[in-house]
Amino acid sequence: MKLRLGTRRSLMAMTQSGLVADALTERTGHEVALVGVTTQGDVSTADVAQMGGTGVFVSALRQKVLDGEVDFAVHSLKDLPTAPAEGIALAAVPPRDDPRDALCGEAKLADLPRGARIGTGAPRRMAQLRALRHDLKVVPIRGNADTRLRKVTTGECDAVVLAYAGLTRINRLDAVSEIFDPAQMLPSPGQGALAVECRADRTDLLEILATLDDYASRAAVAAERALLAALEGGCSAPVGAYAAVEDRTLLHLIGVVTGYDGERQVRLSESGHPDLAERLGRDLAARMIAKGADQLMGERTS
Ligand SMILES: NCc1[nH]cc(CCC(=O)O)c1CC(=O)O
Repeated sequence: MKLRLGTRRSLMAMTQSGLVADALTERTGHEVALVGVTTQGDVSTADVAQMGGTGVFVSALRQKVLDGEVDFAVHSLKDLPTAPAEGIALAAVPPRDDPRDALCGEAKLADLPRGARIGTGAPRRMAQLRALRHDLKVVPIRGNADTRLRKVTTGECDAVVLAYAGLTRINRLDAVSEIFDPAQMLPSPGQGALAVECRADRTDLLEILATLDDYASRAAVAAERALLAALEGGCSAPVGAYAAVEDRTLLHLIGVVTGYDGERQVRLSESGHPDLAERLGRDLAARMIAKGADQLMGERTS
């Protein structure tokens, strides 16, 4: 059976979807055809938060899945709203790529001049950059990775922050001047991971797509996103989270909420069995809220 894979048309999306297609063909023998879908997030120049959050990169693809125009879709998992989607199943989370954030510019953060202009569209990155260096001028930017990298070459920014995983997929690691340690900058929940979705009633497809699933990756992102959901954070929330799984038996989760000025942070961690990933995320969120994390959530984000 030839399967139709719905994907955004960006270079990063087409590349990551192509890798998923190749893995599926290798494991199951099914041929896969990529079907490019333009989403609201791809055509609008408005700020993502103004458009209603990262669902703008996802909704059109999900509609094609529900309408049967494509058999399944591949998304960057961090772009999925935390709320479940009616009729859609998360059929697989393939092995996660490096979730860290990367600085792309002429020098490492510590070597950039005082008042250096750093481009990012993510409040999570803005707030953590300010926590690292209060003198930085954070410049709101958006668009795909190439558009953002061009801000440095044109001199509009001294550096920009992008996900290492995205840069890897578009073969632009040459632009990286520093990879942030999670202790400096905690990634977006689900960053570096992919989401393979299909109709929840397609049991035939669920079985085929399950061959792509990676237990540790699925557990890690489940914990991170349960934390985000419990903090009631949308895509533009200044929430960072990172979970790692040891020997399929122990999941370590770290969460951070940073005030937009970088002055205040609530950063806590929790460990437990990966089977209890979502509960770990919720429990950590409750502890962070008890330390005042929710007070930092509603602040101006740029
Ligand atoms: N909508 C932006 C977006 N969605 C996923 C990634 C990175 C790749 C990933 O997390 O899989 C990016 C770009 C970025 O944050 O640099």
